[in-house]
Amino acid sequence: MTVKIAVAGASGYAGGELLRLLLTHPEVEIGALTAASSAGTTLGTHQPHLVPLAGRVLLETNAETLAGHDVVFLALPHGHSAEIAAQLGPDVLVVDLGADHRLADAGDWRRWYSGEHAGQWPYGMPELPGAREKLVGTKRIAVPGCFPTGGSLALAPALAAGLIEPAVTVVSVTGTSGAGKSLKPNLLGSEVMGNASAYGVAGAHRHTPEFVQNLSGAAGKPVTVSFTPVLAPMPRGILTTASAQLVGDVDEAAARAVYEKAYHAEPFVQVLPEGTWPTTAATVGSNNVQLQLGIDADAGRLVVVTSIDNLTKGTAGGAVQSMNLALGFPEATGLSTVGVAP
Ligand SMILES: NC(=O)C1=CN([C@@H]2O[C@H](COP(=O)(O)OP(=O)(O)OC[C@H]3O[C@@H](n4cnc5c(N)ncnc54)[C@H](OP(=O)(O)O)[C@@H]3O)[C@@H](O)[C@H]2O)C=CC1
Ligand SMILES: CC(=O)N[C@@H](CCC(=O)OP(=O)(O)O)C(=O)O
Repeated sequence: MTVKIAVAGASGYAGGELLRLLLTHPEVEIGALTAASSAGTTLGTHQPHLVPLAGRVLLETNAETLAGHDVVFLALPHGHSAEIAAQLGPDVLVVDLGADHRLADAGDWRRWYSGEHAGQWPYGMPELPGAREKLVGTKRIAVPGCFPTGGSLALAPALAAGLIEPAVTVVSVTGTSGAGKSLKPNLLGSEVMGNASAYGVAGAHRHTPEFVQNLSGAAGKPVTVSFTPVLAPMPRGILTTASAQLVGDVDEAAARAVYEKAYHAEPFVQVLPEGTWPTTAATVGSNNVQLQLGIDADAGRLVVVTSIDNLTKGTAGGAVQSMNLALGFPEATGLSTVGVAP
């Protein structure tokens, strides 16, 4: 069965990565490509690496241009998905790469974003406990934020197994493409090159409630999360270091057994061999999450490091993986575990 798909936000980073993956997906026919200020220009102007689609003209983003497709991906800025999704009809699979439908709590939405809460959709992180079942057959998918992808998968197994206290610290070093294409003062070349800078510090980043939702769900009780992102001079990748106080005596073998049990059947999560630590370079271009853990015995803490490509597993790859589940395709269709190195 071939499905016809449309991508709204095709001129952006997330839309471009989505199209890179969909071009090799055997069950997909690529239909309408839409944008905002870029409408009327060709895709090749914005995404010169997507050669087979270079001559396609970008349409305006509205219900008419997105009509007549089996699947519509919305890679739009926050707050723009709900109105369009409501006009697409219940039989269309709508995959939202923005934040609009990630959070369950309307108060959290109002606090961290703004405007009306559009309601929660099944969450596109199949590796979280209970998430995969909700994606099978669904017509609406909320794709996770990039930081909550690497950070939640780092700690969910330990919380679910009761290995650590429900108070965790997460620090993520990120590449610049996470911020999208639009120009921002902290993303000017001379600010980014040769520099690393923390932002959204001390509980100020809007991914905090998404972390709390995911990890509290895994733990079965409230979890507090202190999250700090750090911008680094690289285009892609997120390296996350997550840690928490151990509950009682836990040795490394016991902790490793918990993670291996949680992830041994997951196609895109690799618990690395002992002594090998994740790097961003090793996951660029793949849909992988590479993970390593250690016990800091003196501090009594579990430390977990993960690496993802923010644009692949952190956005577009996660979206395709969830689409596959929703439509009944093998979960890994169109996705690669092979990265690009060096
Ligand atoms: N970059 C990343 O690593 C991640 C991104 N995401 C999410 O994906 C979504 C897209 O992000 P990203 O690709 O990085 O952003 P970009 O800024 O790179 O692209 C934004 C896209 O949306 C279009 N657009 C802008 N405003 C409107 C509007 N009012 N109506 C319709 N289309 C509009 C733009 O079109 P035009 O070119 O014409 O302006 C462009 O195609 C966001 O919600 C983001 O949070 C999620 C996880 C990770
Ligand atoms: C470097 C950088 O700015 N990163 C972005 C990550 C956003 C993202 O990827 O996720 P959303 O879909 O939730 O926006 C940020 O910190 O806001």
